[in-house]
Amino acid sequence: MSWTSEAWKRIAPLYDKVIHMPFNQELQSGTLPKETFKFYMAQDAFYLGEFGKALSTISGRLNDLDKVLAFSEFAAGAIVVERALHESYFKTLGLPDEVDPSPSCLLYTNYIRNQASFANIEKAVAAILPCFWIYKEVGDYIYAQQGSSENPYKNWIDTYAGEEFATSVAKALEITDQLAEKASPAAREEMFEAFEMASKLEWMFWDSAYRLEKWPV
Ligand SMILES: Cc1ncc(CO)c(N)n1
Repeated sequence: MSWTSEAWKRIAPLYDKVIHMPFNQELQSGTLPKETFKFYMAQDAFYLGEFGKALSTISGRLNDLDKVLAFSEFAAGAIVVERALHESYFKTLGLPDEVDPSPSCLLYTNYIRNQASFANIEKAVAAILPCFWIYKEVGDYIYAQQGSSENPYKNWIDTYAGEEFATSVAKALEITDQLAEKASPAAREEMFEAFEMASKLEWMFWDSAYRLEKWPV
């Protein structure tokens, strides 16, 4: 079995929880409060900037030039989406230019930047994979389930259920499997651990947005 197939099996129960989170259920029905989406958007803009830096770091650590290029393009893609959010949602929702990351957002972004910089390269790649893969699955799921009425979060849904994002995800999966094939059994196990950790952090990111998470002090 490919590394990615095994990895998905390991997070299948968690993915099921993600799909049923109130945030995603209400995003799908269009009933998610504007205030909650606004909080999420601001945190996600911070997230995307950090995610872009992590992808750039990984790009520079890879050997194979096709993979270097792919990760550079992923990095550029994350920053382009961040800029687009600023130009559209930030203005219409009235968000400040600088965002203070919430505890869960900072935990997640620090985790991926740390893995990108210091973990073995195959583990670093496994750590950023849930960012691609879970979003694609959630995007496709919501897209397939949505009703015919106009959903205010249509843009978001279309981004992650779209063709362009699907191409990036397929590429990221292919690269991960290529690296896993060359890795030792112990290194593959570490990859699973990073993949599972980042998947949990994805759950926490949505949960923290739904709760409008604040710093306790
Ligand atoms: C938290 C989070 N994870 C993944 C994505 C998609 O890359 C995103 N926009 N935000």
